[in-house]
Amino acid sequence: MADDGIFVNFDLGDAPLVRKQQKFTGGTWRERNKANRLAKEAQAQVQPAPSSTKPPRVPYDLSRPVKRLRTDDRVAEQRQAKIPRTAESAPYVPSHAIKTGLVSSSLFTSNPQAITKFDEPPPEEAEPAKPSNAPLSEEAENFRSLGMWTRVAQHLATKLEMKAPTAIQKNTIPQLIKDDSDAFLQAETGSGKTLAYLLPIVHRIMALSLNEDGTPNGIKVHRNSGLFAIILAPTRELCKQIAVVLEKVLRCAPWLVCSTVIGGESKKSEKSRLRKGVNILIATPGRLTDHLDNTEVLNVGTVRWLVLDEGDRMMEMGFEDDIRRIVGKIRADKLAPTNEEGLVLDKALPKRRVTVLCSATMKMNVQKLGEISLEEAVHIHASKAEMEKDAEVGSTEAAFTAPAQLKQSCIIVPAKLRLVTLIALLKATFARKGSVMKAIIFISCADSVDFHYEILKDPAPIEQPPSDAPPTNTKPNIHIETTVSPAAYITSPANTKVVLHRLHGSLAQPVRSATLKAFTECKDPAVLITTDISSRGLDVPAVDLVIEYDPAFAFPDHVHRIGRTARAGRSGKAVLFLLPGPEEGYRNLLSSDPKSVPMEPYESVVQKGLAAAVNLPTGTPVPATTEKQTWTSRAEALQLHLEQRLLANPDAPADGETDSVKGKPAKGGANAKTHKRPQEKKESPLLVSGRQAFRSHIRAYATHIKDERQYFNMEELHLGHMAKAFGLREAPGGIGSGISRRTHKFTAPSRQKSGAGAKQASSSRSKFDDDEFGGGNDDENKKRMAAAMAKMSMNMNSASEYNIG
Ligand SMILES: Nc1ncnc2c1ncn2[C@@H]1O[C@H](COP(=O)(O)OP(=O)(O)OP(=O)(O)O)[C@@H](O)[C@H]1O
Repeated sequence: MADDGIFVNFDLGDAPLVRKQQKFTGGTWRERNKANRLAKEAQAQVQPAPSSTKPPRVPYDLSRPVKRLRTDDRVAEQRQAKIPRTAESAPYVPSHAIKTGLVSSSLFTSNPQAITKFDEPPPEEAEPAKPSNAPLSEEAENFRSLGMWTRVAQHLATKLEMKAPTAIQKNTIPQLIKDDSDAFLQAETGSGKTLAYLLPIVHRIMALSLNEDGTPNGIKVHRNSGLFAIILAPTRELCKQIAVVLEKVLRCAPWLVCSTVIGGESKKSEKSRLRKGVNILIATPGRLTDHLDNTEVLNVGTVRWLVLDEGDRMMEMGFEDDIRRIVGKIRADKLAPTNEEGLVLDKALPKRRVTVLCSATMKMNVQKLGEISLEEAVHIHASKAEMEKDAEVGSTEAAFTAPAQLKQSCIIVPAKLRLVTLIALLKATFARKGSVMKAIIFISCADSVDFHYEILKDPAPIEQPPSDAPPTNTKPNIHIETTVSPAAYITSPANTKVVLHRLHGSLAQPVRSATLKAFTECKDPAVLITTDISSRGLDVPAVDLVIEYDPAFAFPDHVHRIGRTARAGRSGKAVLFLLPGPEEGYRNLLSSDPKSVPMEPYESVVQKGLAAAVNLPTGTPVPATTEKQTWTSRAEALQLHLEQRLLANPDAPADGETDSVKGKPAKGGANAKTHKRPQEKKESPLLVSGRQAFRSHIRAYATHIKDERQYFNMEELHLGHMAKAFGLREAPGGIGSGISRRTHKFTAPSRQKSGAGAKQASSSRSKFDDDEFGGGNDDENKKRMAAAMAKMSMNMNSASEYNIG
C-alpha cells in the first residue's frame, strides 16, 4: 500500500496496531508450525471492525521512492522475475536503466536449457588418433617409385620437403601418368589433392622434352609451345594458392610457365600475359569465359587437361553456365596433334582431352557436373576404406568425414551468451604462449564478420614511433589498414600480441589478397574472422583451431571449414557453437559416432576464459566491478562493457550525456522524461554495424539447406536474445515480414516463388552473400547472381546454393 502513495481512512479503533505475536518454543518444527497457525487463526477472529472516525493525518514521507510507471516492459520483466534465478545471477534490473546503458539485462536468466547430457571431457592423456591425411612413410613410397622424373622427385624432397606422397597422391599420380581417362579425385581435406593432379600434368609436359631415362631429348618446350592445361577453381584466393604451389614445382622445369586469370584484376595485364605464352592456366570460371569470348590470343586447341578443383562448389556458386561454355568451347576446338611449331604433342600428352574433378566432398550437384564434364571417369579414393565406405553409403554427403586426428567438439551456448563465450574461448586459447598460433572463426555473412572484427579489435589508435626514432623505409601496407589490427580482450600477459584479420568477398581484391598474405605470414598469434569464402581449399599450415561461430549452411561446408586445420597429418581442433534446443541434434550429423564429438556446456568455457580479469581496451567504458568477482559477474561486466561501447557516441561532448547515463538519478525524478538523449545524438558506427550484422545474420540463418532446417529452425530463434550477441539491447526491425519489435521468436519469411517473398529472399541474399562470383565483369556477375537468386526463390530446399561465403 505504501508504494502506491494512496491514503485510505481507516478507524483503527482501540486495538493495538500490531498484535504481538506469541512465540512457541520446544517440540518439533511441525508442532511449532501448527501452534503458530492456530494462534494466527484465533487472532483473526477477534479482529475489531473498522470504525468510520478519521485517523490523524500522516505526513507524506518524501524519502519514499516514487512508484514507477507500469509499462509493458516492466510486465515482461516481472514475468521474467518469476523464473527462478541462480544464486549468482544478477538482481532485478529496471528497464529504463537497461535502455540508458547504465546496466545490462542479465545474461544468465531465461536461457533455454540444453537438452543433451554433457559428455565427460576426453582424458588429456588419451592417445590421439592416427593422422589419416599424412604423407606415407618414406620407406614404403616415394615420388620416384610412382613414376615421376628423378629431377622432380629430388626437387620435391630437397626444396619442398616432401619426401613421400600422401595416399591420394600415391593412387592418382601413376593413374594420370599412364592413363588418359577422366578422373574424379575424392579425399579428405588437407590430403594433398592439389599436387595429386598437378604433378602428373607437369610430368607429362616435361616428357615432351625428355627421353625415357630423363635425359633431354633436344626438343625445346617453352611458354609459347601451347596451353596444355586449364585449372578452374571457385575463388580467386584458391586460384592464387594453386598458382603458388605450381610455381614452386615448376622451379625444377623453369622453361614451363603458369599464370592466372581471375576476377578483380586488370584484364589488360592478363591479356598481355596470355599473349606472352602460358602452358598451364589457373582461372575462375567467370573470368575464363570472358577471355574465351574476348581474347583472341587464348587458343584452346592444344589444351589436354581441364581440372575442376572444388567442382561442386563452382556449381553451387552459379557457375554451371560458365562451366558448360568452357567445356563446350574446349571440346568444339578440334584437338591439335601438333602445336604451331610442328611439335608432336600426342607423343607424351594425353591423346584425348582429360577432365579431372576433385573435392573432399561432393554434393548432389556433382552428378550434373559429371554429366557436363566427365566421360567414363575413374573414381580415385585415398584409401580402400574410404572406397568401401563410399560404396556402402553411395555418393551421398554422409560419406565425407574429417581427418581422423582432427578433434571436434560442440559448445552449447544460449544466444545471449554467444559473444561473451567467444571472447572467453579465444582468451583461454591464447592464454598460453605458443599453444595456438592461428585460429579461424567462421561467421555466416560479411556484415557479421565486419562487426565482430570491429568489436574484437583494439580501438586504440596505433602507436606512432617517437619523433626522434630513425625514419623507416618500409611503406605502410594500405591494403590491410582496415583488415588487420591488434586484438583487444583476448591477449594475456603471457601472449601480449594477437593479430586480428578479417576476410570476405565484399572486400576489394587487393585487400583480400593482402589480408590473406598477412594472415599466412603472420609470425605472432593470429585470428582470421571470415565467411565461407575461406572454407574451400585454403591452405594455411599453422592453423591449429577452427571455430564455427555460426554453423555451416550445409554439412559438406562444415567438413571443408574444419578442414582448414589438421592438414597433411598435423593436429588440429574444431569447435562448433550450437544453440540449446533443436540445434543440438546437428551433432549427430558430424560423426557416425556422436560420442567422438563431445558436447561442452558454455559454463566451463566462460569459467575458464574469464578466470582472470579481461583487459579492456583503453578509452572504452569500464563498468563498475561487482564485489563478487565470480566468472558470472565478469561475464555480465564484459557484456555490459560491450553494450556500452555500442551505445557510446564518440562525437558527443561528455556533458551531452543525460544524468542517468553517468549513473545519477535524472532531474525531476525517475519517471521524468529526461532519460531521452539529446536530439542531435549520433549513433556510433559500432551500433550501426551491430544492427546490420544482426539483420544479415538472421537472414543468413534462413538459408540452411532444407534437410538441415530441422536443426536450424527460424521459428526457434529468440531475436531478443540473439540481439545481445551483437551487443544490442533489443532486436532491431527491418529483417522482414513477420517481425515485430516485441516478437521474441522469428516468424520465417514466406517462401513464395514470386512477389514479396521472393523479393525479400533476394534482398536478404544480397546482404549476406559476399563473394565472388569469381571473375568476369560486373554485368556478368550480376547476371549470375540473378540466376542464383531466381533459383533460390524457386527452390528453397537447396539453400546451400547461395552460401557464397
Ligand atoms: N607429399 C606431401 N608431403 C608433405 N606435405 C604435403 C604433401 N602433399 C601435400 N602436402 C601439403 O599438404 C597440405 C594440403 O595440401 P592440399 O592443399 O593439396 O590439400 P587438399 O587435399 O587439396 O585439401 P582441401 O580439400 O582442403 O583443398 C599443403 O600444405 C601441402 O603443402
